[in-house]
Amino acid sequence: MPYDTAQFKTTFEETPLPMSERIAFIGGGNMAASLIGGLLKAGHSPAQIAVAEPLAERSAWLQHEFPGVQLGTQATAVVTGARAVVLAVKPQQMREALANLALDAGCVVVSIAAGVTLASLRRSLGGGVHLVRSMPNTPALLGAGISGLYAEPSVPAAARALAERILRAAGDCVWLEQETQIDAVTALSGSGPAYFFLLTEALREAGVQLGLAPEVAARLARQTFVGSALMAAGETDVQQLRAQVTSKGGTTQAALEHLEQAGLRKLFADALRAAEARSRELGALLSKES
Ligand SMILES: NC(=O)C1=CN([C@@H]2O[C@H](COP(=O)(O)OP(=O)(O)OC[C@H]3O[C@@H](n4cnc5c(N)ncnc54)[C@H](O)[C@@H]3O)[C@@H](O)[C@H]2O)C=CC1
Ligand SMILES: O=C(O)[C@@H]1CCC=N1
Repeated sequence: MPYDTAQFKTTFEETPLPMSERIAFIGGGNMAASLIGGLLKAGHSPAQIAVAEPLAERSAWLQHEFPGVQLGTQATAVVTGARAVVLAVKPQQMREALANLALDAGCVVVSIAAGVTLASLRRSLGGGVHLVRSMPNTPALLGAGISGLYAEPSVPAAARALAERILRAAGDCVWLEQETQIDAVTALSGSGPAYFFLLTEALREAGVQLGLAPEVAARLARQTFVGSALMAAGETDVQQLRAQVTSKGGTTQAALEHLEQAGLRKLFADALRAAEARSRELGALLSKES
């Protein structure tokens, strides 16, 4: 690859993990693997990480990717002695994943599940544990993610710090003042990578319609996305970056005027509203079932 993916990383203060914390993941899917990969890169000992993953094929993959990490098929088998438990199952799988789960008092529970509220987690897990809700995103895989976090005011600073260290291994972190803001974070940055990928697909297709060969259009669209992302990761505000491309009376202005007139901003506002509403629905679904 002609560019270094490390350049994608947002700059953030490094907070090295203490090596002694035992962390259990419930669910070993895509997001869990991103976080585990980040923790191991940050120097966390694999022996101090455990994962509950019921799918045999996925479990074998995890074993291959992360040698030394403890694997089990059920949550109850991996949480013993865990200082932190990361809930990384789909919202619809959460109820079953938490059934009969007894956690050590003072354990920090970090849920990354879309929509699942702290109230419903409290109902399943009872008192005695510290609950943190978080929403990361898939660039976590490259250490270039961003997560929103929310903890109830009663959660002590040490518990917040541990939750943040886990998420920081995958990128930047933002603390939120209200739990409902997690639904907005889900709509913006949680689902956000898909919007940029869709945009890249659309550019690729439009390029083909203008007569470019599909592989040429794909290369142009992808590298334009990558190059623009690298520029956006710098100091200059994106609005200014946009202005720098847009010559007065030029081609970019012609395209942007079309996008603005077609209501692109409203389209995104409506799309994010739909994602936020779906996040709340997923939470309500679980609350009703529990
Ligand atoms: N994919 C994304 O872009 C993002 C997803 N999330 C959230 O992260 C969570 C996980 O998402 P993904 O990793 O994409 O899903 P995934 O489907 O890749 O991973 C979920 C894993 O949990 C396992 N599982 C199912 N039932 C289980 C149980 N009872 N005990 C233990 N493990 C169980 C599944 O076999 C699967 O491997 C979801 O709640 C999602 O809302 C958060 C941010 C971004
Ligand atoms: O689509 C979803 O529900 C999950 C949450 C954010 C990204 N993916």
